[in-house]
Amino acid sequence: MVFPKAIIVISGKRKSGKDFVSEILLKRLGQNKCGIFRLSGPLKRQYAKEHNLDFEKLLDATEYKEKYRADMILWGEERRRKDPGFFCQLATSEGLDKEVWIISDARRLTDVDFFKLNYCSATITVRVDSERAIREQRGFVFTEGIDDAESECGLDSGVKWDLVVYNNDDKKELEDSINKILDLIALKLKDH
Ligand SMILES: Nc1ncnc2c1ncn2[C@@H]1O[C@H](COP(=O)(O)OP(=O)(O)OP(=O)(O)O)[C@@H](O)[C@H]1O
Repeated sequence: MVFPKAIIVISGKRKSGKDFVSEILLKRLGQNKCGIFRLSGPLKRQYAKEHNLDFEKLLDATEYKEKYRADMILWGEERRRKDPGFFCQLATSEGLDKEVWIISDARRLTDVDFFKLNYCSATITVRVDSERAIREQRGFVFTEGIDDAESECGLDSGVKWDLVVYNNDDKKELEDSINKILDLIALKLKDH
């Protein structure tokens, strides 16, 4: 078991490029050393487990999913209220052999706090920022109830990011930001 030496906690609006940036970092660092973790990943699996439901059916867009959607959201909120780090813990519980973790979808202050509190010296916070017009070219459509909810706006303010990646049309600017993140990771790896 390896305690993570660097954790990149990534946040950003929909279609800002969080996955895109995460995949570049993974490619540069290599799968032996690095893993991507999605906080949204384990919610459905855990909900299915605790309610004795078919996880595969919950994943596709069938009636099954629709039937449980509202209850699943409430259940998730309730879990988070009791233990704000519940899904962070769950999402990273299988990453204990990687020395660099990329958390590709931090959405709430409690997500950032979880990593800062539990892995203070390893955590690097990154905001991916992209102009709305460019996000729209990538498929973003503002959806009421989603884009104005806490899960999309919870980190718009209140965090002092270690680094902001401007992911617009400028390849050089993106490349420079990626290199800065890699430098910060290298420092963390050296410190340990
Ligand atoms: N710099 C870039 N150059 C080319 N394509 C990009 C760039 N950034 C993002 N994209 C593309 O834009 C789309 C959206 O990016 P991505 O999925 O990484 O966003 P996201 O922030 O993870 O979105 P969501 O919040 O919806 O999961 C993807 O198809 C991705 O390949």
